[in-house]
Amino acid sequence: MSGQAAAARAAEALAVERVSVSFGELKAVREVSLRLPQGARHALIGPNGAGKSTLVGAITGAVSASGGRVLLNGEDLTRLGISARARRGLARTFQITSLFPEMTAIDSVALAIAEREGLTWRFLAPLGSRAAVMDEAREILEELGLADLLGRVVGELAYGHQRVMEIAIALASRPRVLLLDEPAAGIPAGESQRLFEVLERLSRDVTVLFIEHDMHLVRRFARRVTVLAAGQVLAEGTPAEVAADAGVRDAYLGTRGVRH
Ligand SMILES: Nc1ncnc2c1ncn2[C@@H]1O[C@H](COP(=O)(O)OP(=O)(O)OP(=O)(O)O)[C@@H](O)[C@H]1O
Repeated sequence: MSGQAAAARAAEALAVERVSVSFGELKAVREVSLRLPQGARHALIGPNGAGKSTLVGAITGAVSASGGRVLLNGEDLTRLGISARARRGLARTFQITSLFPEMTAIDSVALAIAEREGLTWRFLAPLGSRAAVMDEAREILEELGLADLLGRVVGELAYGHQRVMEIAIALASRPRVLLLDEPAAGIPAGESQRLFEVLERLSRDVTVLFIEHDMHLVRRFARRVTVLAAGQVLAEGTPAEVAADAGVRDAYLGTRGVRH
């Protein structure tokens, strides 16, 4: 590779190169490629069963790919497991909430920071690191608009706030790339808009790839979109380009449709 090509590749936060995933006979993902420059807000859309969650799993290492490569800032992660990829800067949230319901909002984020730093929660106070960890947890929650809820128990928060908490916990690992699987699923329309505004405000040091079905949110918050259908890339472009694409419209016919 030339020096120039290597530099261009390193500038890309995330590159997925011809990744495939099979479950037995089923080819769930077929030679999919994606390129996300630093700071991208990139949406992954497609009908049910298109392979979106499987592709995100292949990026994080939760699902093993049968072919292709995943690169983070030019570094090939393909042979690494989930934790090693997470340590390199990949974080994801799930469709189904994965919070500890009895913990307060601030303790939940502080615990994630402590994990990142390799600190054992029990020993934080004697080591004198607790104040720094709590300050950082407070900053993350404030940035996400949860300043009023720091001391509230997570299980009692509104569902929309719980979804934002998942993002707070993912951010506590200081990810370079944040992967969000339907972050607004189950949230009333007004609140989902707010959640995406929170994502919009995040530092451009964080590159975001999100799965989303609602085209209104995609149009508003994604700069580029990749459309998957039957495991393959059907289209890639700006939200307006993919919404106007005849193949994309066909793929959605008879399913839940491209919502506007
Ligand atoms: N662990 C698994 N074992 C076998 N088949 C699977 C597994 N996970 C997913 N699949 C299949 O792979 C295909 C792609 O599924 P995937 O969940 O990635 O689609 P999706 O685009 O995320 O769909 P949705 O929008 O409904 O979440 C589907 O046919 C699904 O049934």
